[in-house]
Amino acid sequence: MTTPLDHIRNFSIVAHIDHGKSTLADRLIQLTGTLEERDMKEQILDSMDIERERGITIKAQTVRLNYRARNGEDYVLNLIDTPGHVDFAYEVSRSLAACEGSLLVVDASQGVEAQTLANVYQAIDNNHEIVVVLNKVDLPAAEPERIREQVEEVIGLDASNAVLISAKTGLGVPDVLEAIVHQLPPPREGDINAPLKAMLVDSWYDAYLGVIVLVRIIDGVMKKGQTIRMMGTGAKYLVERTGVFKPARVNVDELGPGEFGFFTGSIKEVADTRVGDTITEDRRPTQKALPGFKPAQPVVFCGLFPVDAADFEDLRAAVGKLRLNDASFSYEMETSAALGFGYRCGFLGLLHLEIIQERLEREFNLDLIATAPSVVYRLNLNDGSVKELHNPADMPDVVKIASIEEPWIRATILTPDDYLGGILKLCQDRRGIQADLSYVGKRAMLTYDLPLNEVVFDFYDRLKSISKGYASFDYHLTDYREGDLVKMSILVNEEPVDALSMLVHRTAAEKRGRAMCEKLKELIPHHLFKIPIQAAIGGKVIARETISALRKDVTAKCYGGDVTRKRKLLDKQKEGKKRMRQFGKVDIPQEAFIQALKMGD
Ligand SMILES: Nc1nc2c(ncn2[C@@H]2O[C@H](COP(=O)(O)OP(=O)(O)OP(=O)(O)O)[C@@H](O)[C@H]2O)c(=O)[nH]1
Repeated sequence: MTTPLDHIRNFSIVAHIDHGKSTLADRLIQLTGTLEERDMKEQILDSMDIERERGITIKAQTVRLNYRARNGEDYVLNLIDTPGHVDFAYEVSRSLAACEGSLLVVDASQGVEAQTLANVYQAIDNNHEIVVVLNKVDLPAAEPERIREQVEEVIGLDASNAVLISAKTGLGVPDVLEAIVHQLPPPREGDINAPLKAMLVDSWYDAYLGVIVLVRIIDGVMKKGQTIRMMGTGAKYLVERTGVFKPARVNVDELGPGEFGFFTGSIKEVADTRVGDTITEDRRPTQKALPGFKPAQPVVFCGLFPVDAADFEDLRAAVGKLRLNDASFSYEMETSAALGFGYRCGFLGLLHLEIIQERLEREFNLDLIATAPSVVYRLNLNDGSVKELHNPADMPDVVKIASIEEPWIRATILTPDDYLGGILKLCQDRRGIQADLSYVGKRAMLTYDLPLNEVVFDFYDRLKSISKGYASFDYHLTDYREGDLVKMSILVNEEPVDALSMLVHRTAAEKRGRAMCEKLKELIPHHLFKIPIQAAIGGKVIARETISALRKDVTAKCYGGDVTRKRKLLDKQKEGKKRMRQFGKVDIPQEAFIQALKMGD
């Protein structure tokens, strides 16, 4: 039995980070009895370990809540969770596109903040109805009336029906459920008798079921035994199972118009499923496909190599498995003089890179080295040809190069006025060109053109720290522009480490080189001999540091007899060594490769 359209509500929760989105989601799940009390653990939706530890949501999730409203009617509420970081802005927009309404959660002690704006504008762009929820009213510092006015003034939303709650204590949360039913619209269209038309919202790989595809049904029904067709790719599959998330997977006989759910079939790879694609029934196809989304483009590339060359096969299997789950991650094989066989991988941003690296290490038990992240450069060669450079190590001889172009972005930054000076300086230091400065209430809205190369490393982290987390940041790629770029090599103990080479702007080379050498000095442990660390352009050394010789004798404090203790310590030291990679005679810890690039200005 499918649910009638007017008894379905599909919504997401949008909020500034830490305003209580996950806590509210947990309460809604609990209140609707979707989970037994004993199965509740905090922040159910942040299911991956890394998400839990980092407290961020990466992959969009969905939960079906069954709710009997005060009017006695039974409703199906689908909560579509959205990720919160700028690297995943793309996932936010596609999750929002699949539902009709949003809960805007604002911390009643903090008020509207930058990401509140960025996220709510995305919801408004998707024609969402919005319920304003003022959270944390239990806090002594909460000022719900003032914040209600602020929401009206700054965002321009009617907040007269705002729901005042404490997601922590549960106060007011039942009113949120009523507001969802009465203030958010049901799905706008949906004809159960029409040919199947469904939107592919997301897909991931499950060890037991293979690829699981999350769909939003527009028209018709989807059920076991149907042959469906992906209209974008033309691929056909037999539906083997349909179901919903509560949040655990539960099979259902069929999915009807307006509903969210999943299906599984004989789909081998996530790459076979294109997010935004229209799914229809092969036997009776719909005439018109949905508008669809443009695929997410990797913007940052880096090499991933096993610390132990013998683990390459394991890495090959692991990247293949991860890709099953994350189509925005791309890879191809690479060989490096220093690091042997590995993969050149493409990511949506630096956080995405770190997450993939961490998952490979944790879930697949691999020790990896990540090389310097790089954007895609365009080289105009003297022979008239154009070469795309994903890896600074592949840079041809400079005499062959006529010019180098790099990708530029247009960035929009919203910040309270207090931090404007610091942010202008940051943008200026990163070779930014100011395009506009205007005001949204008391907030400055800055538009800057910046080279992507200057943004991928740590721009977002810096922006957050300068603005104490208040600034929001969004960007899109605009064009390629010529730049005075040079390849900087890093030499450790007189030997170039190709994995640390990078392209930098000539004017920034010396500063970067110095910072890299200083950072590497901190990160590389002392050895029995002196180790020079140098940064060079062409043959010219532009910065140098030296690590003095020393041996840390860990057994020195075990006087005499206790052999077991001594062995334990030596084993521990060996364990520490495992995560190092030998370059010539020098051990370089794997964090050095990524940490060296994150430098304060
Ligand atoms: N006092 C109080 N604290 C709350 C309330 N709701 C959430 N919190 C706390 O605020 C912090 C952030 O809550 P989360 O639910 O993790 O916030 P979030 O918006 O999901 O954060 P991200 O997932 O990181 O974007 C946690 O420490 C919560 O315990 C509330 O109503 N009152």
